Amino acid sequence: MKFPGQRNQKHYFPVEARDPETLEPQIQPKRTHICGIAQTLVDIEARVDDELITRHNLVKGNSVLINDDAANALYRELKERELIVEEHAGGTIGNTLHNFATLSNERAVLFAVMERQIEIGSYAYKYLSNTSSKVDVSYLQPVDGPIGRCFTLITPCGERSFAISKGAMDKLEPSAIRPDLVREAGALVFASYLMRSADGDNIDQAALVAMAEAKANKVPVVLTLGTRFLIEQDPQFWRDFIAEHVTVLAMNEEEAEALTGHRDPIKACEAALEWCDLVLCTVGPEGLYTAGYSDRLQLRETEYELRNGSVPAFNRYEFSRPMRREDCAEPVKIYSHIAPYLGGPLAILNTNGAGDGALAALLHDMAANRYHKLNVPGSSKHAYDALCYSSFSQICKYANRVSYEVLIQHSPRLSRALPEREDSLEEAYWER
Ligand SMILES: Nc1ncnc2c1ncn2[C@@H]1O[C@H](COP(=O)(O)OP(=O)(O)OP(=O)(O)O)[C@@H](O)[C@H]1O
Ligand SMILES: Nc1nc2c(ncn2[C@@H]2O[C@H](CO)[C@@H](O)[C@H]2O)c(=O)[nH]1
Repeated sequence: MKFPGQRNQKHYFPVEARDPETLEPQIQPKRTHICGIAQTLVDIEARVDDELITRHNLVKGNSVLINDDAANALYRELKERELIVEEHAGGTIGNTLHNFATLSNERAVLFAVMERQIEIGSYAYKYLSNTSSKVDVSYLQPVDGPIGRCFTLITPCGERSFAISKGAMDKLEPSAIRPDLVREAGALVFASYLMRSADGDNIDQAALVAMAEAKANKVPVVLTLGTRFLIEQDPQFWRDFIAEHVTVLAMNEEEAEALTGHRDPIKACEAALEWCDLVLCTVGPEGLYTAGYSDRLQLRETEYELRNGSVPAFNRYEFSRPMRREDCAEPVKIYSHIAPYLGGPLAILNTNGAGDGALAALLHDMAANRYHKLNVPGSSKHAYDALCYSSFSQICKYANRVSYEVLIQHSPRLSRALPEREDSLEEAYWER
């Protein structure tokens, strides 16, 4: 529950003297939302040894599609040996939309399938009851088969490997996409996993329809690269795909290397910026990077120490706000990095979904920009077209902080927003 809190002392008189930057409290603010295209998956999390991974023909660190027989054999063994730790709603985009909604308290429209008849206690039931009420499930497409299961197998080294029993998760049809909602969205988000759907499954076609609608209406298209193995199979396909459709790209350092050939994250971000406008690259225990463009006229110098990497003084302009390259008269590439929040948690329960958490924070910042623009169009903030509300540096801090929160819990889905006291994240840093 939110408490009434303190009230503003200061009022403006005459009314023309009022601050144009403040939101009108009397007027119902215009809302904004984001849309996502998801494969409906429940995560079945189990602690296993390497031998089990090999014996079931899985690949460590990868997300592998398995058939029904293999899924039944795996499930039976996990059950019999009592290796299952938790079962919770999952799926990269399902997690991201849930976390976005939890952080922002704004609407996230989920385009996905759902079982037509749901039994209490079933996986479909678990999925819906683990999903934030701010995730709009009104447009789910009913299907006759079960939703997908994602066996999330954690080996002693902390690595997680996925085995996907897809069920009907890829049966989304293009007709389930609501163009009116995509057109008005602050972002459209989807994962590279969609593109491995089999013949006869149309979720990839549904995504293409939604992307075309987004592009035609200048809605940012956000792609997260699911696993490096998928990208490695055909990096050129993904480079072309990103160049054609994608505004914002989220990936970890392994996916970045598979896509660009660069192991160094700054080099990989630099290469990816030839195909898209903004990059979020997470690097596990080394923190994360944001990289993108700003117009030379809008550059803001950092107040932090300059840092050298493969690009000298790479963070010089990290206080600038990300822009689309096409919106810059003179685009300048900008990079920012942050080490894990407080050095990372003392005990990591599970790294599963830490990257999804970081992306949710970035989406929150993008949606906040749209919300502010809709409600305070005259603000100096919107004298130029930016993709985000905050600077590269601030987005790094926020994304990192959200990842930390995911690391200290089992589920990849946040159970609450960040603490109110951290409205200024800076304070939390210094207070420790
Ligand atoms: N071992 C760790 N110690 C400290 N922080 C970590 C660690 N692992 C991850 N993080 C934090 O979580 C963020 C995201 O992690 P990571 O790069 O592992 O994401 P990912 O591989 O995309 O994960 P997933 O695919 O499961 O969502 C990092 O940028 C960092 O802030
Ligand atoms: N959509 C989707 N999510 C996956 C796949 N494999 C693993 N994940 C999800 O990745 C999440 C962690 O990033 C987990 O919650 C898994 O459910 C896949 O093939 N498709």
